[in-house]
Amino acid sequence: MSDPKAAARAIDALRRGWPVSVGALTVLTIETADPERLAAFDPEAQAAVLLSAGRAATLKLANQRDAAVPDAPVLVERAPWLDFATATALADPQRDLATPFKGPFRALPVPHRDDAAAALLLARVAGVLPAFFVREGVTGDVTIARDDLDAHEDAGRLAIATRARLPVAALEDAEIVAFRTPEAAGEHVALILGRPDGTPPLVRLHSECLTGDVLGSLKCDCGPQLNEALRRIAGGGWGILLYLRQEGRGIGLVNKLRAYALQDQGFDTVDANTRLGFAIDARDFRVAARMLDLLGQRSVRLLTNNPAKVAGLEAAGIAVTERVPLALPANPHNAKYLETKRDRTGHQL
Ligand SMILES: Nc1nc2c(ncn2[C@@H]2O[C@H](COP(=O)(O)OP(=O)(O)OP(=O)(O)O)[C@@H](O)[C@H]2O)c(=O)[nH]1
Ligand SMILES: [Zn+2]
Repeated sequence: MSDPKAAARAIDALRRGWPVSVGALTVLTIETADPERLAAFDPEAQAAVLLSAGRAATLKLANQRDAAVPDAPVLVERAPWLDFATATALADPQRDLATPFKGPFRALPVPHRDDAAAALLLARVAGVLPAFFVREGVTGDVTIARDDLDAHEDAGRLAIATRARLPVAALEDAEIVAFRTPEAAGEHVALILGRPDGTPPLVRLHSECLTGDVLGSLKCDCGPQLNEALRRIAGGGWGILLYLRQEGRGIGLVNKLRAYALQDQGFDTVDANTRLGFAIDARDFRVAARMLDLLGQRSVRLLTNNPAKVAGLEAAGIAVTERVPLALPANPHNAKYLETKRDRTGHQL
């Protein structure tokens, strides 16, 4: 039985820089800690540094990783010179070009690999950099098990919180439906445009993008896609826009902005995520499937260029009867991003 309070407490603790026990490992988040907390956490200065596989590859630790499990987390030995400032440089790729690595770093066998992987997952959910000091045999301020994290992320717990009429610019006859789980902070929203007419609705899964949706960022195509999706759904008679709280393809706003800073250094959207230590796309479209299910729609026409969205819905039991492309003209700031989506993440444009 999972502890419903554990994930919320652990996320809070990570963001505050408090030690958290994840299964048999106790971790101190490098991003939110400081030298004093590190000294209190690890008075003997022996705690190793836990990093993601992507980050380890950037640090040239790739050849020391377990070839059989290339995505497994990596533990870096605590050399005497590996102080808090050096650990911060290990955690944050934005400094890679400015601070040459000291090294050499040595990878250690990762004890409790599943717990290490759960710690990295927890970092993503908390929106912090996935890099930690790690100890065994001590207890953190908060304790979490993998089950608690899975329960926190379980789309099956989503329920309709409320609904109301919401006339919008695209169509006056619209209704908004809000969804939430008891634990997770993000509230997903569905905008139902028009009235069901017995045909599968035209559906758009829109992942939150504060910069594109609200500020008019030219770096991506989110804002124009959002407007065009509403226009197309309204024009077609009826359909649903799901506004999913999956900012930055699931890594959160702060980490997405870090990815943007890496893009300013020349890395593309895929490599930026990897260098930060995240999956290229951390979204889970089961959330969308659950929302459609709760709205009584098990068969949809999907507005997207992204085959992963189609596959994600179908795997979760929603039939996609048609994929409807949603491509918008490029601008000088997002042309490379759109090319990368086509060439590296399989978008069909
Ligand atoms: N991590 C990261 N996220 C980004 C970047 N640019 C945009 N995003 C996020 O990507 C998501 C937008 O993706 P979508 O437009 O929903 O989906 P898509 O995968 O491009 O597929 P389509 O349905 O074809 O548009 C939003 O959550 C944005 O915040 C980036 O460079 N890095
Ligand atoms: Zn965007």
